[in-house]
Amino acid sequence: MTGEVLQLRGVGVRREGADLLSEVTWTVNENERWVILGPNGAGKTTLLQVAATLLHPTTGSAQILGEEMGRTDVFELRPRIGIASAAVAEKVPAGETVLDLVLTASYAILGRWQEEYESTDLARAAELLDALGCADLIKRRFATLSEGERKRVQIARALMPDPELLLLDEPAAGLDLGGREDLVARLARLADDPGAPTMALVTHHVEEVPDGFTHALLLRRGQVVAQGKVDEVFTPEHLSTCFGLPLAVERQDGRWYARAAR
Ligand SMILES: Nc1ncnc2c1ncn2[C@@H]1O[C@H](COP(=O)(O)OP(=O)(O)OP(=O)(O)O)[C@@H](O)[C@H]1O
Repeated sequence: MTGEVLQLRGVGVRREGADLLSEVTWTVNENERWVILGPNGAGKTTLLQVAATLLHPTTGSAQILGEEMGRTDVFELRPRIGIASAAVAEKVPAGETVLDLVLTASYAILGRWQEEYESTDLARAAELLDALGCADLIKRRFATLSEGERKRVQIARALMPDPELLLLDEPAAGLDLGGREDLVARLARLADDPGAPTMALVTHHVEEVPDGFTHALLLRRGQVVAQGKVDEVFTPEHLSTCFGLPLAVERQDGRWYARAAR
């Protein structure tokens, strides 16, 4: 399939006199799995927020799931997009249970109110939590979970509406080594699933890129350094420019590793 899920043309985001993104042109086609990589402050989260329709570009145009931003009702579009990010997690109401946090994704809302859910919704939420190794957390309050548990529950929530586009903002941040490896393996299995949505994942580390991710976009200071197929983008030249220091890069058993060049 070659349908365009996301098409940004010359996108810029300006806040308080600063260019968070400049001239970003990026096309994501159906079934592609993208990783967005860059140093702190590069604009990765800003780019993901634009893709999630949570932030409107200051300049340029954004077409998301075939709809032109500024000419469409984003509230209709949002349930078609799954997002897991710290910005969303911060807004979870204190008493919200894991089950309700996952269920409410069907309406792209945070905080269960008086919405009706069918038994099929409950079954799907339980199934997703189980698939992410969180079955035993279903009745817990989200606020009481560990960082690793939160990350996995957020991915279950992001998958709940059976989204056409799945956006994951630093899913492995704050996880210990075992937690990171477990998550990277789960994401590799998801990437390998032909029924899984088109994906974009933000990270600082090439080591966190799951096997099966097909494309990469490197950002530095709000600008695209390189984009395209992972093998062509993850070169020492591109990664060194992106992170601002000479880097050596290698690939082993489907995983990438980078370190300062000696
Ligand atoms: N409202 C704002 N006004 C001014 N600058 C902002 C605003 N919001 C974000 N920024 C700046 O924009 C830059 C990009 O932020 P963003 O969160 O997108 O980067 P990031 O690549 O996700 O960073 P990190 O890896 O540290 O999470 C940062 O330098 C940040 O300080």
